[in-house]
Amino acid sequence: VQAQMPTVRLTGHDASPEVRERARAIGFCDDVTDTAGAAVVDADLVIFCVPVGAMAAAAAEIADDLPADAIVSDVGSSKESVLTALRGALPDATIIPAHPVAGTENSGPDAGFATLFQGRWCIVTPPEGADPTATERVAEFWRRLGADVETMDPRHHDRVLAVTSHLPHLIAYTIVGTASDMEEVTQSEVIKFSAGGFRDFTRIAASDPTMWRDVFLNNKDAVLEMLQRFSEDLTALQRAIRWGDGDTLFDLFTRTRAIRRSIIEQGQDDAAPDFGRAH
Ligand SMILES: NC(=O)C1=CN([C@@H]2O[C@H](COP(=O)(O)OP(=O)(O)OC[C@H]3O[C@@H](n4cnc5c(N)ncnc54)[C@H](O)[C@@H]3O)[C@@H](O)[C@H]2O)C=CC1
Ligand SMILES: O=C(O)C(=O)Cc1ccc(O)cc1
Repeated sequence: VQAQMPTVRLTGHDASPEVRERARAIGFCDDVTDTAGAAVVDADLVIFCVPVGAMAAAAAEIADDLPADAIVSDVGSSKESVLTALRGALPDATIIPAHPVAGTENSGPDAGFATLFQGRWCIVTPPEGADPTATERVAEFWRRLGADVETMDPRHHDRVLAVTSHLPHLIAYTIVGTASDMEEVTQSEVIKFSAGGFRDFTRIAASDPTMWRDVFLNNKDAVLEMLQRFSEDLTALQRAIRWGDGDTLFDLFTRTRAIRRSIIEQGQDDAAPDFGRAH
């Protein structure tokens, strides 16, 4: 924010004293306050950047200090439950949730960098009947950070992200867990020979446990639906392998290779696989 919007005064608060101390040390914000309430006094825009399961508690903490004309937003990875949580804690506030689809497996104040949102999507999910001016102000905030903004209904957002981001993380957590639980393959063999596909999965599976626990608990219905479809497709592949049906395998792998190539053509690729990218 400081790099792209130098006139904006940025005040931060975090529940953890260690995080506040680190944020102060690296100049993460102009000010870091010791209480949540002090951070929102005189604010035009309040953005909650906590795990989605902590949104309700974080919002309740600022309820008494939130200026009446402030816009409330967030960056949570799921949107329907976050909207409900924010509305419950701040019933009179103007709430415009958003999700910058950009990040890494790292967290904490040191994981941020000025170009993080450049050329990435930010999905703004205004509730039905939301004030269009407030929606536009949130959209403009993200555009100034370099993001491309798309507006989406919160429910649709949760279905799209369930398949493009949440399910891939679940698969990564599973495969890394499966490999580490095997009796006949040692831990050191897994590490030593992880040059194959496994290594890419370990990056995703190193993502923050609290954040991802909350995503799965809060986007339960969409994730379970996508997981059901995924297991059916996996069963079809299992069958193709068992029956030596090479055509099925070859056809799928040809189709998926074309998807990867079209992602690269849209200029949104880097060396590391990134399941969270929207385009
Ligand atoms: N990491 C990523 O790549 C992305 C994360 N998100 C979303 O952004 C949100 C934040 O994620 P990160 O910044 O990666 O996590 P983070 O772990 O770096 O920061 C979350 C912070 O919230 C604090 N916190 C927890 N409960 C709190 C409370 N009640 N009041 C005040 N502070 C509280 C924690 O102490 C922690 O420092 C999550 O909702 C996540 O789903 C969205 C896009 C990308
Ligand atoms: O590290 C990765 O590959 C990601 O997928 C980052 C990410 C995590 C969560 C989001 O809601 C959006 C992006």
